Amino acid sequence: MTSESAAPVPPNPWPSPRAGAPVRGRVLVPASKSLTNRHLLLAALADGPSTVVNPLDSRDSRLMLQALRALGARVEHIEDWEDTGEPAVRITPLPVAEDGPGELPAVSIDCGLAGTVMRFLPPVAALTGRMVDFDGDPEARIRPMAAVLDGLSALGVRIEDPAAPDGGFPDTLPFTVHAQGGVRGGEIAVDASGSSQFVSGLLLAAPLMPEGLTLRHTGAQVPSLEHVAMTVQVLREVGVVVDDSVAGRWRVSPGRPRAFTVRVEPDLSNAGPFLAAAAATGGEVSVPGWPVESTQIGRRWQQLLPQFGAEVMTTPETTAGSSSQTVTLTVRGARDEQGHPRVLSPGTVDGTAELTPTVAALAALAQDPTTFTSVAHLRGHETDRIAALVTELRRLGAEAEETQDGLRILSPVTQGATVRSYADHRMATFAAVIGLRQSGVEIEDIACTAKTMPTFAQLWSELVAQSAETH
Ligand SMILES: O=C(O)C1=C[C@@H](OP(=O)(O)O)[C@@H](O)[C@H](O)C1
Ligand SMILES: C=C(OP(=O)(O)O)C(=O)O
Repeated sequence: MTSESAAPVPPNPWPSPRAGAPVRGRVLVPASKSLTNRHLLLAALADGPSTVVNPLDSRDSRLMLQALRALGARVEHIEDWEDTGEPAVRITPLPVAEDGPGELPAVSIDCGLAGTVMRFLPPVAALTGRMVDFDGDPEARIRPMAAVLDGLSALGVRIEDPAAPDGGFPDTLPFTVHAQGGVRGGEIAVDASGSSQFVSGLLLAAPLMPEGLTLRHTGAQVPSLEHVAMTVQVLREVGVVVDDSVAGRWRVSPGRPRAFTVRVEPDLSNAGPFLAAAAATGGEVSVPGWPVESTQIGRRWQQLLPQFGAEVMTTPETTAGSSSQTVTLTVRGARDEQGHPRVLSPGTVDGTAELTPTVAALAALAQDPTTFTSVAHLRGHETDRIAALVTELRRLGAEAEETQDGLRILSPVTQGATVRSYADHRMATFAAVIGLRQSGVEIEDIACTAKTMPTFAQLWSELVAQSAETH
């Protein structure tokens, strides 16, 4: 394990700030994890050096960069890109077997707990022709991997379980990937009902397969289809031809991605807890730089938050001489006649994917029950989020139960507690939203938010403190 994967664990739980007044403020949300790691990966496969402006700097993106470097990409950090004041990363592509670099030395990749590293990089590793060992955090060793590994195996890639070198086929980390001459591509069928990342990972590497790739999904519904749409869009943006005209089937034509420069959007999923803070406390929170169009699942906050009683407004952002692609999004929480914050329940929310922990925090502040459906795959996230949410909600005095495809929150939180994070950033931020209203909430291992947002605790404390001062 490398130093970059060793997330520091604080000795004491973090006292989550309680909002003594409606939370008000403006939050500059760091860049999207999902977009950053896709752009970095595509830059490493492009036909020349590429620049990713305003990339996320977090544990998951560092692990991605470290892995691409290990596979032979050159990574340069630029502090102030073209006098914009924004940082950037310039990537010179890695060598792939098709280019004939010969047999390169074996390398190891630390996936940490990052789904985008463990699911997206095995196909890239196969393209390089190297022997590549993959491993990650203890929590990562139970995240499902079979669909990606089966798919690669069907394409002729050798996959080995290092613990069973004589024929054991792994379905979780650790594993070794080796495709001596690279991957020619072709047609495969995989069951991606456990994670959209199984599809995304195979599609992202597909343009470098001489025959391209046709991927057919065989199981029940692919979860968080927005993330597959994001993959298709970033591929098309760099000139890759993708046919997604048939539901559950994707065809990527061969053709190296063009070198590119891209600026990364803010992380709309990570904007969630801050926007939820307004909804939870009857306050008002704005996020500037909100993309008018986005493939991010977090764009759904605009529809989700009104279901919990909040108002969502957008204000155009003007740029000199042209119409802007971004707006400022403002969420205003509801209050009752006495001026107390009021969170409503929509009754049922469906397919909330990675937004679920934040939505659950709001649901746990509402008087009426909320049922979460079509989120069974959350059991394969950073932790089993269904079990974790129910356990922690009960610890906070709420009534909650697991269901076959999600969970049900039957009554609101009533007491403070030290909430366990399970190394899961979204469990930590779930507890922070509840802590705004419920006194005595402490969060174990707030440092796990560094997975996608190292500045979370600081931005959160500042927002709450500033609200108390101004009101
Ligand atoms: O491709 C991506 O960037 C992601 C896909 C989703 O995975 P699942 O389909 O496993 O939920 C999402 O939850 C994860 O946070 C990021
Ligand atoms: C599921 C998530 O992460 P990962 O990319 O590790 O799958 C998440 O961020 O909610």
